[in-house]
Amino acid sequence: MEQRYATSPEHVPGMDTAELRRRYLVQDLFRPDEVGAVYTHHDRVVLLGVTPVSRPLDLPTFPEIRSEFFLEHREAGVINVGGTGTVTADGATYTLTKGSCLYVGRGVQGVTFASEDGADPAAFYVMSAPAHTAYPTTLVEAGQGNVRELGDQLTSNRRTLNQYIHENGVKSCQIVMGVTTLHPGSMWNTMPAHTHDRRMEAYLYFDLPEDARVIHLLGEPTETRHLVVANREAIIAPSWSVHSGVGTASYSFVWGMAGENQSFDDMDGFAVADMR
Ligand SMILES: O=C[C@H](O)[C@@H](O)CC(=O)C(=O)O
Ligand SMILES: [Zn+2]
Repeated sequence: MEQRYATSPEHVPGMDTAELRRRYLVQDLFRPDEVGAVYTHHDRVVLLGVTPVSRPLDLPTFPEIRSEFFLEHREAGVINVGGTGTVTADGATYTLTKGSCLYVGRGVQGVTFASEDGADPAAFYVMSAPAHTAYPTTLVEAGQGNVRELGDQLTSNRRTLNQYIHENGVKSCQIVMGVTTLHPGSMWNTMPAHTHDRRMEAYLYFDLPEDARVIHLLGEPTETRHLVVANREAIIAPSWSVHSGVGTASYSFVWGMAGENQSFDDMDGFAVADMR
C-alpha cells in the first residue's frame, strides 16, 4: 500500500507542481479487477478504490497496518461511484446503486465487492480510519441521507449535499462522509472556503466528463496552490488546508473526514477577499 507521510503548511511554498501532485493528489485508485490503496498519515486514513469487473474482489489486509484483517482496528465508509454492485460483509449482502453508502464497522472480517454487470462495473470508493469500537454495518441508499441544498445559481455553486455517515445519521467512531452533487451549470464547490484544524478531509471527484477537469485549491487560505484533477481522482486535504474547487463541467464528489470531532459545522470559514 502506498504510504503518504504527513506534511506541514510550511512545506507548501517550496513545492513545485509535481510534488504537490505526489503528496496531495491520488490517481489510479480505480483499476479493473484491482484494489488500489493509499495510506495517508493525516489522521491515519486509508483511501481505497475497488473495481470488480470480471470477478468479485475481497478487501485485503496490508502489512503496513499489522492487522489480521483490514477492519480489525478500523472502520470504513464505502460509496459506489460506478454501476450497481454489492458489498458482502460477514455474510450479509448489500446492494449499492451509484451514490449509495455502506458503513462497515470495526471487527467485520470478510468484505467482498462485486459488480452486478461487468459491462457497467461498480467502483467502490472506501475511506477507512482507526476505530475504537464496533458500530453496526449500515446501508444508506443514494439520496436518503440528510440533504442540504447549498449555494446559488447566480454564484455558480448550486449543489446538493447528502450527509450519510455523520453525528445525526449512521454512527461511526471517526468517519464523517457524504456526497455533494453540483447542479447543471454550477461549477464551484465549497467557496467561500474553510479549514477545520480538528479534521483532515479527502475528496473524490466523480461523474466529471473525461475531458473536463476540476481546478482544486489547497494550502493555507493565505497561501493557496491548485491541482488540476480528473474524474475519479482524489485529493488529501490536511487539517490546515482549504479544499474547494471549480470544474470545467459539473461533477459530484465524495467528501470524507476523520479526526478530533464529528461536528460537520465545525469549520473556520474565510472570506473570499481574504484568500491569497
Ligand atoms: O467540511 C465539509 C466539507 O468540506 C464538504 O462537505 C463541503 C461540501 O461538500 C460542499 O460544500 O459541497
Ligand atoms: Zn471541509
